[in-house]
Amino acid sequence: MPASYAYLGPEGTFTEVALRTLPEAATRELIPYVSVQSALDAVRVGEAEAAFVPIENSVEGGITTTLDELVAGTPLMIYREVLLSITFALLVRPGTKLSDIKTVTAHPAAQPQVRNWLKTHLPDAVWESAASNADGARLVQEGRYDAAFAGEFAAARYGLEALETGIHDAENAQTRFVLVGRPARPAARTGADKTSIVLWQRDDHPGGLRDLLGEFATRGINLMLLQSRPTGAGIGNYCFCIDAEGHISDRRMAEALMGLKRICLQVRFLGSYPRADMQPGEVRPLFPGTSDEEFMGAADWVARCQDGRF
Ligand SMILES: O=C(O)C(=O)Cc1ccccc1
Repeated sequence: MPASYAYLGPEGTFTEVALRTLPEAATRELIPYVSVQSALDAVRVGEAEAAFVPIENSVEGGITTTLDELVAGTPLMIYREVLLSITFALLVRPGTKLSDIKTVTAHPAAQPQVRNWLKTHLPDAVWESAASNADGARLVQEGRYDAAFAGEFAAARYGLEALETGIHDAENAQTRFVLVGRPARPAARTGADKTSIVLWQRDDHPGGLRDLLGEFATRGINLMLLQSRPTGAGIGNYCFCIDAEGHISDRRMAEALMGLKRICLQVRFLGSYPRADMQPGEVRPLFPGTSDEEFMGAADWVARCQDGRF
C-alpha cells in the first residue's frame, strides 16, 4: 500500500484541489476524511503519513478547529503550506431557480466570504453549516438543502449545476492549507520560511503579551499570524498561536525560541516550513545589531571567549 495523505473531504473540497498542487501528493494515496479532526487523528494513530487541512483564510482569520487540534492533544507538526485563491459557485440540483432556494449550506468558513452576496441575492434563505463545502454539495444532491456554496469543480462530481459562479465578497480571498505530520525533523531551510508555535504565559500580568512579542521584536523577526485561543480554563485564559518569518535553524529564530522557552509556561513548536509565497523573510532592523552577520558574529565571539581566544 502506498503512503497516504488524509485530507478534509469528501472529494471535491478546496482542500483536495490545494493538496493536488503539492508534487509529493502525486506519489501518495489521497484519502478523504469527514472532518479536520478525523484527518488529524488518522495521522496521530499512524493510519496516514500526513493530513492536509485548512488553517487560515484572509477574510475570517484562523480556522479554529484546526488551530485547536494543533494546540491540544498529541503533538503534530506542520511540514508544508499551500495558498489557494477562493471563489465560490452556487451549486443546485439541475432545474433549480434562484427563487426556489430556501436553504443554503457550506463550511462555516465559507459564510463570511459570501455574506453580502447572500444578503443581496437570497436574503430569506436559511443557512446551515456543512462539514466541508463538498459535503454541502453532497447534501444538496441528497435533497437535504436547496443550494451549496462550493468550488465550481464540485458540481460534476455531485450531479449539480452552477447557478452562479465567481461569488466572493472580498477580492483576492485566499485560504491557507497545511500538511501536518507526526513530529520529526523540520522541513529543510529554504531561506523563505515560516515558523509556527503556540505559547502559554506563565502568569497574567500587565504587558505579558508585550513581553512575549518582545522576544521577536528585539531580534528583528516579523510576525505573520497572532491568534489567541481559549485554553478552556475559564474566561480570560488564552494561549497564543504565532507564525513568524524565518526557520528554527536561523540563529535569530533559535534565540527567540530560547527566550520564549525561558519566560513561558509552555511552548509548543509546530514546525518550520517553506512559505507558500516564497517571499524571503525581510529582516527589519528595528533595533541595531539584528542582521544575520551580527547574530553569527556575536555567537562566534562568545565561543571564542569561552575558549579564551578573544
Ligand atoms: O476545503 C473545503 O472545501 C472546505 O470546506 C474548507 C474551506 C472552507 C472555506 C474556504 C476554503 C476551504
